[in-house]
Amino acid sequence: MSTLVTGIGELTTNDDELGRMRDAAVVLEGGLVAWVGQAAAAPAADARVDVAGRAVLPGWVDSHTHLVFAGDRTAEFEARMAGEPYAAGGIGVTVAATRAASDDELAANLDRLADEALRGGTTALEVKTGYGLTVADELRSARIAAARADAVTFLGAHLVPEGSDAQGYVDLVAGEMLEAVAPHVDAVDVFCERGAFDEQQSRRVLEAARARGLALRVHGNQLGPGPGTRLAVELGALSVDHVAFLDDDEVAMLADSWHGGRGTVATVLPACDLSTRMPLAPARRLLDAGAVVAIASNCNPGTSYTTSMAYCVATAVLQMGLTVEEAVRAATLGGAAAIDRDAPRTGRDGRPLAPLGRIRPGARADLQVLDAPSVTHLAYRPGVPLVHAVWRAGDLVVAPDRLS
Ligand SMILES: N=CN[C@@H](CCC(=O)O)C(=O)O
Ligand SMILES: [Zn+2]
Repeated sequence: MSTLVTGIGELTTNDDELGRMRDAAVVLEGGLVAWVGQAAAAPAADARVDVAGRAVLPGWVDSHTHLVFAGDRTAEFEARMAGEPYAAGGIGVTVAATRAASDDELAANLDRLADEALRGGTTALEVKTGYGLTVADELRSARIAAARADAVTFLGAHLVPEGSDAQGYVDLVAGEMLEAVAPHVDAVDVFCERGAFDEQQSRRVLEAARARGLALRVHGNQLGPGPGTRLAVELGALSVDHVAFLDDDEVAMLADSWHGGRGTVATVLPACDLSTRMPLAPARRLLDAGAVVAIASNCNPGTSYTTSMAYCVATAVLQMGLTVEEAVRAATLGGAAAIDRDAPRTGRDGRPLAPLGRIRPGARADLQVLDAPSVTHLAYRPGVPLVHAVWRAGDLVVAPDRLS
């Protein structure tokens, strides 16, 4: 069954040759993009959908979320808005609520948020563990995440849980806990920050993960200057996320990491920067230096309780100095690079995975249609829900009645 999506006023492909197109059409077949070109030259298909001049772009690839949790932290947010600083210790509140929840409750909460994200145009999600912090709770978090996420990350090194000593806990994370979760995850992350894990502890966990063949990520330079970015680049991590406090050497290091092959993506989290009243990450400086940047929601109940990638994109344009084109690319293809899905891959189960973040033949058919003539409206009309329709892997998953 093939579907021709036609009448596209503006098509953002993220493909170097196709670029941004006017009066375009796309054919979807077998869950993939089968054809892209001018509407006038479109081939016949089994079904036809006319989007009446609207803008079409790849679905958002949200490469940083913490969706396996229970409870919320409204009181902490209110205190922060009244002037209290954010501190890593707040994670413990969510750990207690998560441990007390059933598997069904955790899965239902994740589904609720993933559905909300999908309605907002997010067609691919990375989900981290990190609110369990025992072998059993991290394992069930990884299993629950794997049922829904496109990429699963083990974040046992999120906080030293109450009652544990730091060195003993790092031994557990790098040993028995990693062993238990490894079959269910794609990557391992550490929160390398004052109040969480220091450089030597972070290195220990990341090296153990690398020895098991898992990809690496780092939460780094979120609350102040620190070793996270340097460590991520040195160990060849897929991404270093937050990066609010970077000096010029660290910016250059991230850019240089892409010379001669795959480097480390700098993932900026604008909603988190605003919610924690931290400086906005220097996305403009990173792009100017030649770094690869991703924009992600960091959806979690502590520092960034939003699934809205459109909000993150608008903030990146309005407050971080990115063009709309740069921000859209960072929230689609940048996210795909951050989860190593910007090219064809093999999944944990050995099956082939189509690339994400582009609209070109062979890519997964993940498209969002905006109720707007161009992507510029994402920043020009911030806060307005502009998603009109969404296809994920070729399935029309968000469809207004008027779409025929
Ligand atoms: N920084 C560490 N982890 C999360 C926050 C988790 C929390 O406060 O619950 C983050 O990415 O912001
Ligand atoms: Zn995070």
